[in-house]
Amino acid sequence: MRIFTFTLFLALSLSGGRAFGVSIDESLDKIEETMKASPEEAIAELRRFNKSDLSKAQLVRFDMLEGIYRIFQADYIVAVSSLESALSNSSSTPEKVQILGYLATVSFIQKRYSESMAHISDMLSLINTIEDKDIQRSAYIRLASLYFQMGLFDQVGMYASKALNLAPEDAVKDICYANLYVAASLMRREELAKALTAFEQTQSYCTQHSLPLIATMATKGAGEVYLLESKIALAAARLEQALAEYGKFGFAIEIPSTQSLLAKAFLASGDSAKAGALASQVVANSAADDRALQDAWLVLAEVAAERGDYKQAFDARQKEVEYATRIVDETTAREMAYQAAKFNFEEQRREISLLNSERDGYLVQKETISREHSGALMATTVLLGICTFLSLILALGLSQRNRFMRLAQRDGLTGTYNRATGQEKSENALVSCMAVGEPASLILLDLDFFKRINDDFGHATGDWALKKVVDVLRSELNRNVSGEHILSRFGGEEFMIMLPGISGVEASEIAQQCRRAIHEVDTHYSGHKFSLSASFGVTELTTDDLSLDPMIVRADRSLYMAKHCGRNTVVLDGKEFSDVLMGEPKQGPAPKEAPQAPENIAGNPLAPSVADEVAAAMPLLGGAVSVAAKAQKERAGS
Ligand SMILES: Nc1nc2c(ncn2[C@@H]2O[C@H](COP(=O)(O)OP(=O)(O)OP(=O)(O)O)[C@@H](O)[C@H]2O)c(=O)[nH]1
Repeated sequence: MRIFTFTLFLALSLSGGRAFGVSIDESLDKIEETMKASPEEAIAELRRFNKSDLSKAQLVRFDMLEGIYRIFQADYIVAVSSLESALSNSSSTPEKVQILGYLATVSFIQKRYSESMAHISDMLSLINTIEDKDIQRSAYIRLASLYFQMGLFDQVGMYASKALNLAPEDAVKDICYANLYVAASLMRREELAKALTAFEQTQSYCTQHSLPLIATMATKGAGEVYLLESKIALAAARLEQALAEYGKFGFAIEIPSTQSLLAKAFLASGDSAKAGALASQVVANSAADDRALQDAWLVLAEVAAERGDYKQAFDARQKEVEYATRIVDETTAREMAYQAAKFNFEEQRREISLLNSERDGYLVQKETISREHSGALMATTVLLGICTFLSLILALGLSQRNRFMRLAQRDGLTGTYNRATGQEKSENALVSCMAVGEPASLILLDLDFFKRINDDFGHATGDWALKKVVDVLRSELNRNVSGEHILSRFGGEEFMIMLPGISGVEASEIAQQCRRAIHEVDTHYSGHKFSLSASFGVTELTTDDLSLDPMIVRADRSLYMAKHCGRNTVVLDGKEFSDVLMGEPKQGPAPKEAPQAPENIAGNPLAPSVADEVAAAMPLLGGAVSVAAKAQKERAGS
């Protein structure tokens, strides 16, 4: 039980050959197999290779096999150099774990426990990075084996259990090894009842699965437990059985330790002869380890004392103390190495946790900054959103306001300015003209006999006519007026046009164009055929005018005159425009379908009653005409 771990370790390490399907790799696989049974044969095969023919990976395997062979040869210096070369060239984690295991074993054999622990620590850190569960399991078993050598039994149990947890049902060999280590660790921790059960179960399981050597180790373990429990007969039976099995296998390495235990059992049972004989075999065996030798010398001292050979008893006792001291020293050294490694490990862990906490702190800080950034970003986004929203609302409000303003300023039916707006805008324009001494004219026009259109064809037709008239007016104004013009609906079927910068005559010409265009409207698009015409009263700005009102009064009077001149007429400041200035014959009579204007109204000259009215207004109108004429003359001259 004391040495078997080393043997087991090598057996384990050499198990699981790799098949690469390439001839050199296949040969290396074969050499690995041969190394288990015949190291000399294996190394002879290995040396046939020319190292320069090998790939880097094959060189690693070559060095590993060389290292293993050197371990068998106890040539540890060469073994270490070959293994270290393999380790530095290997790029495979499982392979590195395997190499570190060999190095740990060599260091252990050389009693360089700190070095051994350092290799074990490296192994440990690599094992966790292996993803393949099978390889990880094998690595745990190797680790359990190494810890067993180091006498660190808690770790043995822990890693063996880890291996068992990873073992599928068919991993029989690994299960056997792992169970054996679990049982051995229980025994070393003096949990004897559990240890015995574990050894018995391992023995039975391994026998059942045709692994007799491991089953024999379990038998030996059970014998040792019985010995510790002072169940001498049972102990002797198991140990004798194990010894016989080892002999059968030629498993020499385990024989001295089994013999020493059996010798103790015989001694306890009173069979000093057998005990002495076995103990003598042990002390003569160079392969015996310290513990086997200590036990053997103890037995020999007891046997010698029983015989009364006190000199030999004393010498044997001295030997026993020597090995016991050596074991204690080694145990202490291993324990110290372990504690040092553990301290280093703890230090590393502390450093790692420090680094981790620093990293966590950094991450928290980073997260805080990123949160701040995203917070700022969110705030900016929200702010921008609010601004956009407010802008939209504002734009919407402005457009609504403009729309409402437009609606408030406009006539709903025709879209022209309404009376108030028309007057206001005209007033403003007039003030500007007065300020710079420019002329300005005002036209009032009223559709003729509009009531009859409504009455005869309905209000919809009347509306159509109103809209059509506005279209015509707009088109004529755009065509004939280059500057500003202000068209507004003055009343029901009455419209006002302010023409800044335009003289009365020019305005009357424009009015004539409008009058003609209105009269030419093809009304059948309304669904009815009727005649459309309008009467126009035009006035020009005079130097006496201080506002729009007197112009409206004058234009209205001219309009009134136009109506009484037979309608479809333009009157400029009390004079029918076509007659007075252009000599143009008056256009068209009253609408065809509309009732004809009464004779006295539609006819020309003016009917007496109307003439009276006009005459009454003449003092006012005459002034206006003279101003307009004067202005016209001035402009013509300039
Ligand atoms: N369809 C329609 N008719 C309107 C609107 N506003 C006013 N009117 C009508 O216009 C007509 C005006 O009639 P009057 O003032 O008698 O004048 P008229 O019939 O045009 O006769 P003269 O002006 O003397 O040529 C009335 O019948 C009003 O009802 C409107 O928006 N739509």
